[in-house]
Formats: sequence, structure tokens, C-alpha cells
Amino acid sequence: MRISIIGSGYVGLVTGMGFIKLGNEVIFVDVDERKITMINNAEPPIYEEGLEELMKEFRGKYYATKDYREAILNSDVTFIAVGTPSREDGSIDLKYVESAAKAIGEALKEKDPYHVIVVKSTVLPGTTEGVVKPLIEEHSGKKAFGDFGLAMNPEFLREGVALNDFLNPDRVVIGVQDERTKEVLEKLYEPINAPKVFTDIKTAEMIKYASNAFLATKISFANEIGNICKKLGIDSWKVFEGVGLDHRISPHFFKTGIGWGGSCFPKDTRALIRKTEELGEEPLILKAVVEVNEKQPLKLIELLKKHVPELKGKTVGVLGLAFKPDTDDVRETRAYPVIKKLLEDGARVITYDPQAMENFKGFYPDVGEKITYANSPREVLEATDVILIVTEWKEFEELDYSGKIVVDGRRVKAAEKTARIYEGVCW
Ligand SMILES: NC(=O)C1=CN([C@@H]2O[C@H](COP(=O)(O)OP(=O)(O)OC[C@H]3O[C@@H](n4cnc5c(N)ncnc54)[C@H](O)[C@@H]3O)[C@@H](O)[C@H]2O)C=CC1
Ligand SMILES: O=C(O)[C@H]1O[C@H](OP(=O)(O)OP(=O)(O)OC[C@H]2O[C@@H](n3ccc(=O)[nH]c3=O)[C@H](O)[C@@H]2O)[C@H](O)[C@@H](O)[C@@H]1O
Repeated sequence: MRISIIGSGYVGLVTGMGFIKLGNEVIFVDVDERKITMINNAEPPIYEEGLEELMKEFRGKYYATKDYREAILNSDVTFIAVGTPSREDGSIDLKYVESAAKAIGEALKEKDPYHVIVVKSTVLPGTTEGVVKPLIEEHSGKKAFGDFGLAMNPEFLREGVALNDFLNPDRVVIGVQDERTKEVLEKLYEPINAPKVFTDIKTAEMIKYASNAFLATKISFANEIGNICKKLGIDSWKVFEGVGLDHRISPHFFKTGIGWGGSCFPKDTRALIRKTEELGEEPLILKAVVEVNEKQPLKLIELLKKHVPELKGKTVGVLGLAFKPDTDDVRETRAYPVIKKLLEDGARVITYDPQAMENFKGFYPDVGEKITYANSPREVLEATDVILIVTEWKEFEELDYSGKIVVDGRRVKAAEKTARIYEGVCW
């Protein structure tokens, strides 16, 4: 099938390359010239395992452009995968979705054969039918479900293992209304060996929010129990190993630590909270889930002060800046509140991350003043005896922490074994 993808970020690029691997051809559309040039040179604009190899292998099966018209006229299915960030008040900002829908509508004017538009971006229930559909109809002069198809197909991939998640998902959720669109998507996803859940459009939208909210809840719940365990001298990882063996609960996604960050859990829980309030309901659990998560990274500093009561003038090493390992993404990373607090308390910071330092400089560009970006994790260990671990990169397992005070937010076994003083956040 010929596919066009609007928005070539983490989701657009990964799903696009995934569809190519399944035998399709893809035209990527973006507004960012830098990304377009990089994709056309088979260079991934983001770090994601296996992506570069795939882009090199399938050169010729895809290209990137700014031109919506060209992309729509030369494809049969268009996915919308633009960002859906938070507004200042936490509500969902649909400006990219809206401008994509308008531009698709304009391009669709000239297209005769049936074209299917699929919303892949995470959008609140009602958005595809209440915002995307009327904009495409207004700008194309055509009618949804008659002149063109419309569907909602949320994405569940995780950064770092994104290609594998896309190609081997637990399920594929497809929200559709008309039979013709359903057939197109059934065919497109046929090679994927996973249960296909067909629903109406707003149910598909809700499945995505409920999934992310549940996962965020699972971690905040585990961290709340983990904080109690810490006070009682209990290893919460052992606790959740035992808890997770109950098949109704499952052992996955139960790691206690300094909480969840990333481009989605924070913004999606906020958006769902705002939507719930708008509907006149009280999001009691969701609010608590967020509150636990905001406090959790500061536990690192609290524990550090047990051993180093005065941080003023001290150099503190921070290992890891990405919101999790195997990505260069620093959106809502727990490293930010940790480093902010260290600097507020008068400490100097020396930090290292294998992939995310350039992105993190967006928060703290004043290199050398209060924060130094090291060339290796060893350089951090040479500079100071006080270490905080924020992201569990594999290479941090290869270090010798002898003589160090380590406060660990993610459980790096080598630190637990070799540090002079070791504090785990929930163990
Ligand atoms: N990052 C992730 O792991 C996952 C993200 N999602 C959802 O997928 C959506 C996209 O997320 P990401 O890929 O992380 O975002 P991103 O920010 O990495 O990528 C979005 C891309 O859209 C482009 N863009 C913005 N406006 C545009 C327009 N009018 N026309 C064409 N391109 C435009 C941007 O330049 C950017 O390259 C969001 O709704 C997110 O919640 C869903 C599952 C996983
Ligand atoms: O909607 C999205 O964007 C995606 O959000 C998450 O994926 P992602 O943000 O890439 O990362 P996760 O692996 O879920 O980790 C999120 C955060 O939770 C933390 N985490 C994860 C697992 C765990 O057991 N404990 C824990 O603290 C991680 O350190 C990280 O900060 C979901 O896992 C995906 O299914 C979803 O598609």
C-alpha cells in the first residue's frame, strides 16, 4: 500500500519504517526542514534502536517532503502522527492536529479515488469526529465515510524499543465507522500477528488514555508502597515480584524508583484530568497519581541529605538525563526536577548521559558555570564522591563505585554492590 504520514517524529517515523518493513511505501510529511533533509539522507533525526539500519536498507521505499498535496495524491492512506502537547493549564493542545487536518482537506479536494485518513496521534475521545472530521470536510468539500474514510488507530509503542513494539504489539486497536475503511486497515495490519480490536472511533481514543493512565497509576501506586517499604527496611522490588505473580496483576511495569517521565504519561494524564473536570467529574485517582509522581524524584535529594546535609558548594554527580534508557528524549525527565533542586540548594552538578546531553542542554545551556556535561561516566566519578543515579543506562552497570556515596533512583546493581554508602530510593 502507498502510505503518507503527517508528522515524522518518534511515532510517525517509527510506524512509517515499520509499515515499509511490512512491504509498503511511505511518504513522510513534516514542517521541519531539518527532519526532511535528514530522512531523505537516510539519517534518523531521533535515536531509536534499529531505525538507522532500516532507513539505510529500505532507501528508495520512502522519502520526506513538506508538500501535503504531493503526499496525499500519491498515497492511499494517510496517518496523522503530529504531536498533541499540553497547554499551560494541562489541557490538550490540538493546534498541530488542526493544521494537519486543514492541509489534508485542501489536498483532498483534488483527489478522486477513495482515500483513508487515520488519526494515530493520541487525542481525547470525540476529537476525531468532532475536530478532525469537520475540518477535513470543510477544506475538501467532501463527506467523511462516503467520499473519504476516517479512522482512529492509537499507538502503544514505547520509545527505546519502538520498532519492535510496533511490529510485535500486544494488540492493534482500530476505531472505525464505515466498512470500506475497516477493510483497508484490516489489510494493512494483516501481517501483524496480534489481536485486532475493532471499536467505534471514540472508544479507540479512550482505550489509549485508559491504557496510559493505568500504567502511570501502576507505577505511582508501586512508588507509594515503595516509600513505605523504604521506611520499614523492606525491598519493594521483592514485594512487587511477589505481588506480580498474581496473574490478575502481572509482574511487568512494576519497578519502583523516581517515577515516570517522557513525552506521554505526563501530558496524557494531565489532559485526562482536565477533560474529567470539564465533564463535571472529579479525577480523584488521576490527581493523586500525578502528585505522587511529582514528589518522587525529590526523594533522591532527601536521601542524599541524610549523608551530605549541606549541599552548598558541593559537586554532585548525576548519572543519566534521559527519561529512561535507550532514548535521547528528555521530555519531562525526572533528571530535571532533581538537577533544579540541586542547583537551588547551591550544589554544582557534573552529569553524563550517553545520548541525551545535547537535548538536556535545552534546559541548562550555561555549561561550565553550575553544570558540567562530562565526556564519560568515569569523568563524573573522578570529579566527585557523591553520585545520584537518575537513568538506568546499561553502561552504568560497568562502573566501579568504590568509595562513593550513591543515591540510586533506578537500581543499578553495580552501585548497590560496590558503593561505600548506598541508598536505594524504594529499597
Ligand atoms: N513518543 C511516543 O512514544 C508515543 C507518542 N504517541 C503520540 O503520538 C503523537 C506524536 O508523538 P511524537 O511522535 O512523540 O511527537 P514528535 O514531537 O516527536 O513528532 C511530531 C512531528 O510532527 C511534526 N509536525 C507538527 N505539526 C505538523 C504539521 N502541521 N504538519 C506536518 N508535520 C507536523 C513535527 O515537526 C514533529 O516532527 C502524540 O499524540 C503522542 O501522544 C503515542 C504513542 C507513543
Ligand atoms: O503513549 C505513549 O507515548 C507511550 O507511553 C509509554 O511509553 P514511553 O513513554 O516510551 O516509556 P515507558 O517505557 O512506558 O516509561 C515511562 C516512564 O515510566 C518509568 N517506569 C517505567 C516502568 C516501570 O516499571 N517503572 C518506571 O518508573 C520510566 O522510567 C519512564 O520514565 C507507554 O509505555 C507506551 O505504551 C505508550 O505508547
